[in-house]
Amino acid sequence: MKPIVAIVGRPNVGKSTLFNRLLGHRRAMVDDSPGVTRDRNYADISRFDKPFILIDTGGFEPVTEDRLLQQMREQSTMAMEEADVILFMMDARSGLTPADIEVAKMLRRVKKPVFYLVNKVDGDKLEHESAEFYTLGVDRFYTISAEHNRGVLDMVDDLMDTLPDVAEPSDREELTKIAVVGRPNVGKSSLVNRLLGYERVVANPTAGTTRDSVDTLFMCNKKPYLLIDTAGIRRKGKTVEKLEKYSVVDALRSIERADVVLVVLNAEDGVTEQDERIAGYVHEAGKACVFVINKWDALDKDNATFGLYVEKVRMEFKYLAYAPILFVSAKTGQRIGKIIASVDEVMEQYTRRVSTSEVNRIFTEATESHHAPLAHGRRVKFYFATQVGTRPPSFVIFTNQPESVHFSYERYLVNRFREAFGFNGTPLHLMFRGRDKKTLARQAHNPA
Ligand SMILES: Nc1nc2c(ncn2[C@@H]2O[C@H](COP(=O)(O)OP(=O)(O)OP(=O)(O)O)[C@@H](O)[C@H]2O)c(=O)[nH]1
Ligand SMILES: Nc1nc2c(ncn2[C@@H]2O[C@H](COP(=O)(O)OP(=O)(O)OP(=O)(O)O)[C@@H](O)[C@H]2O)c(=O)[nH]1
Repeated sequence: MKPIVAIVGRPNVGKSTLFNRLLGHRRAMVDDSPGVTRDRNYADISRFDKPFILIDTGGFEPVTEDRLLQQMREQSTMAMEEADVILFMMDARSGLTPADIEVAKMLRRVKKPVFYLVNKVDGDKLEHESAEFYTLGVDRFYTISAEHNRGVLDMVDDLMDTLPDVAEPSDREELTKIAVVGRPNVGKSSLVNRLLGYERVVANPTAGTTRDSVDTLFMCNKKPYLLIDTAGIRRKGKTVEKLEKYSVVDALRSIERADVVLVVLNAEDGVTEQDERIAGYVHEAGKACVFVINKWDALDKDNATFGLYVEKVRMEFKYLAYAPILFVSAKTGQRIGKIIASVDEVMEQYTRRVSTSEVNRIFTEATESHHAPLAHGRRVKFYFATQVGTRPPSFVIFTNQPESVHFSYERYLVNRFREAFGFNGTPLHLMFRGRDKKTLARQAHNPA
């Protein structure tokens, strides 16, 4: 998950100016898409050491003092809930106001880091005059000029130290954890032995810490892979003998620990309820998946069989339409070599990141060419989409009605993402989030 940084402050203190300053150019690209109103700007900032999502919570009209306070409370509450770090901005030219003091009091209670910025300190003279802000008695205090880029980079340095580390660069270097699951007798042990027979086993299975967790580390093309929980799988010709029956619970436990799951089916059999249960769990658990149809040698096939079998798998496992299907034989070794290639491919998609501008281009096209159905008699409006994580790729979508996005529309969006980006072998996770209450309250007053 990329961390979220929110800018909070009274109107006119310079929030948009700082937003653009951090963005590195004027206005967020999200503003350029036509037909979409936004009360908050979001941008994906990746020009500093750590990437983060920046939210400008500004944009409310100047109003009465009472209303201002209320809006600022709402704005801050939103930031306190959504953001990982809050930049609270004040204005040296207008001095410390009661609204500032009020918000500072609120923010002091939050357990998240808050940076207190006094803006419009364009020169040394104002620097001295900003002394009154010290009465807030806060730790992270900065005098800056967003417009003249004074003090901003020092503040960013500290922000970088404060932001949590994102695992982004190491995503692909780590070892790929593979689970092999399937009903008894489909040939899991034979497959694993074939697989390991081809590759260099680094660590032989030895009893793990728990009763039945035994993993095997092996190398292939200089890359490490961990074959999870090979205890339930008999190592033929080795000394491992008496092992308990490989149960569905064992399968679920291995799936939980894996990145990529090989769902093994027996080409000779139909698909059973147990196959569906296991495969369904792979999907639910958000793991990458490859179907391995074993014992292909045992089929007496003409040309049609392959296509028919694909059709059957697609029909029985509709929700796993993204998973590649391999036809192999552990007995003859046929196409066993394709397994690791396929694991690599889906792992790459499982850990893949798409830039926010790319996501939004496709997202805007998708939501404009096919509107979501009305919910509670109101249009479901979408504002912005961004990828916030991998394993599996996860997206946050900001909308006016996060609770009311129908699953069929969610499926539609997922399909459009797949058409555009591929994401072969991996599930996608969409999360819908609302805007701040202030906007919702305003919409209630003037329904559009
Ligand atoms: N002198 C000076 N003026 C600044 C500075 N930063 C912003 N301003 C000015 O302050 C005014 C308000 O700036 P904005 O960035 O629009 O303020 P905002 O907080 O986003 O305002 P809202 O959108 O109403 O919430 C503009 O006229 C800016 O040019 C600064 O560092 N020094
Ligand atoms: N014809 C054919 N038989 C196979 C193939 N793979 C495995 N078998 C046979 O299928 C039977 C079951 O294979 P295993 O590898 O023990 O299956 P498993 O899924 O590990 O079974 P459990 O340990 O009971 O869960 C054995 O008799 C194997 O010889 C294959 O590709 N083709």
